Amino acid sequence: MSYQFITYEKRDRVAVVTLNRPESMNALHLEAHLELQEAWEDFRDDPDVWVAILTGAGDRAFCAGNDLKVTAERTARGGDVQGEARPPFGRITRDFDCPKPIIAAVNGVAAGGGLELILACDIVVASEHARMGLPEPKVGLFAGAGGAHRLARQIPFKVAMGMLLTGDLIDAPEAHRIGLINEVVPHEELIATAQAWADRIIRCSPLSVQLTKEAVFDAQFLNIDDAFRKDNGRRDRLLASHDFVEGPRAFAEKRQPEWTGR
Ligand SMILES: CCCCCCCCCCCCC/C=C/C(=O)SCCNC(=O)CCNC(=O)[C@H](O)C(C)(C)COP(=O)(O)OP(=O)(O)OC[C@H]1O[C@@H](n2cnc3c(N)ncnc32)[C@H](O)[C@@H]1OP(=O)(O)O
Repeated sequence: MSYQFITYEKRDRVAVVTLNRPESMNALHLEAHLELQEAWEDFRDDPDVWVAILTGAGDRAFCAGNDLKVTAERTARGGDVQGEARPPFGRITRDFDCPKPIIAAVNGVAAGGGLELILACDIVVASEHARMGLPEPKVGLFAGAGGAHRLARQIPFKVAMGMLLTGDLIDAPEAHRIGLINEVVPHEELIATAQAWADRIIRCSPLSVQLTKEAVFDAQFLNIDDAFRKDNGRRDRLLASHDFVEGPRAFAEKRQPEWTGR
């Protein structure tokens, strides 16, 4: 599949998705978002790819969120912005809830939908000059693509409310201090660091990794009985898998496991 507003490369079990509108701070208009959704469905459904890295083209921006200039143009022309907005808002929140791990490599400013993409990722590495925030209130919107319901689950409540109600951005060291990101690195080391995280994850059983992510999400969003009930099903699936036989056998034979993900 060829894309115009993103790039999508797969190498050695890792998919690298790059938002590719650097001239617009990698802002997302509807077309870019739909390409991103298409790449995400391919990543989710490809059994040969186990981890994704999401980043932005250029050195200035990871993603500046919704493309406000396109929205203004379309609104001025009487375009159906409401209709256009509905699916992407939901998409950003839901599409990234796929069982495979996603690493965000934050190469610059992440604002609005840009930070909402990061909040939907599992591990975040940021360049030392990255900044991030949810400036929606400053442009007459609210963080409806995951920001309002994810941020306060990932950082202290009062710190989250301070960001959500002011729309202020924070820098990478502050984001790391409050636990919003895993690592801050020199800009030139960003992709290599994200790749190192991916390499560590693909040394594990992909089935175990995916079921772990599902279990964590269920524990966050389901009541405890339903979460435990689903864990029992996951445990049965693992115990019946090839990987459950291969893992202990490789350990006993002092060799690297050969995972199949089944
Ligand atoms: C909501 C309606 C949806 C409509 C249709 C469907 C869309 C599908 C996408 C799915 C979206 C999911 C929901 C997400 C919603 C949001 O993200 S709302 C919030 C939108 N983003 C913002 O409010 C951020 C606005 N930008 C800024 O605050 C700052 O620019 C910055 C990002 C903090 C960077 O500041 P700075 O480094 O000082 O650079 P600037 O000089 O401000 O900007 C450089 C140039 O880039 C342009 N630009 C920046 N942000 C955007 C943007 N979001 N859209 C378009 N263009 C942007 C800016 O205008 C500058 O351009 P030039 O003046 O031509 O140099």
